[in-house]
Amino acid sequence: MSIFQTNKDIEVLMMNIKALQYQVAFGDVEENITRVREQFERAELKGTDVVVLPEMWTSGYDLENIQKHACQDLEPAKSVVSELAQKYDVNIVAGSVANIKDDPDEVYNTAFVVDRSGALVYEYSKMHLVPMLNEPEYLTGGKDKVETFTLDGNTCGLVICYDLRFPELFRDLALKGATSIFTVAEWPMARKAHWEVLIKARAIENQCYLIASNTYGEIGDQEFAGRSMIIDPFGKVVDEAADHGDAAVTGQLDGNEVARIRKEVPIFDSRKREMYHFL
Ligand SMILES: O=C(O)CCC(=O)C(=O)O
Repeated sequence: MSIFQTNKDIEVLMMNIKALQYQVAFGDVEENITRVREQFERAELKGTDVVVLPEMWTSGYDLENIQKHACQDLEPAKSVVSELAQKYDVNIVAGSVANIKDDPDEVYNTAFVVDRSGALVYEYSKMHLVPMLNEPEYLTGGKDKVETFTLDGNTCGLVICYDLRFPELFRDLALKGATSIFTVAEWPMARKAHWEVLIKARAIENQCYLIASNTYGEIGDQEFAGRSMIIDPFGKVVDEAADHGDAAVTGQLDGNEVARIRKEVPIFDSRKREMYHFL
């Protein structure tokens, strides 16, 4: 018997999303907090259920000074996001921040989610550190497995940037019932083509919505790719931003659509778990 939930178990719920694309300031936490507040003011959030922020939005990849920039147990980022959630009555997938938990020598790249009441509902520290950005030299990899969380009754997942290259993680979330997976990123322009293909592939192979928020432009010594997007469970682009420029990528996530696609192309029923070496 399939361990995957049957179509009738998928919640038939809708959520209106805005994934924010803007430029993160390099190594300037105060300026980045100001920018987030400005983005919320500009975004016209009436009717929006979930706002999504990019990766490392408090500091960017200023890794040489990352200990100085790091949040402590997510603060001050969590208080700012919590206040915004209550002010605008939205859930916030709050991108990720450099974060110290217990040991000051261990800085994590931690993503988090708050609900409309401002309460923390989930946090995840990036497990796959990016060699191409020297993350393993400066950051500590997250030690916890990914889990699903619920927003307005919808089962969701959350991963960070380089995680996009690890389909196992997405399958894990889909098998745990996620019908929407948020991907928060600072993905470089040098590999933009991979970003576009991988987001679509992860949506198609798991028949779920992929909501991806990226930054853009030159930040430190990297250029980032923009192209934030929302992809539906059939792989269709719901909305996408350009390579450059601020944007609020907007879309409605529809549980009916997930159920319809999973019925039309029933890959979860066709899986042969006993035939795979590693799952
Ligand atoms: O995998 C890549 O090419 C980019 C990953 C990345 O930039 C990140 O995880 O921050």
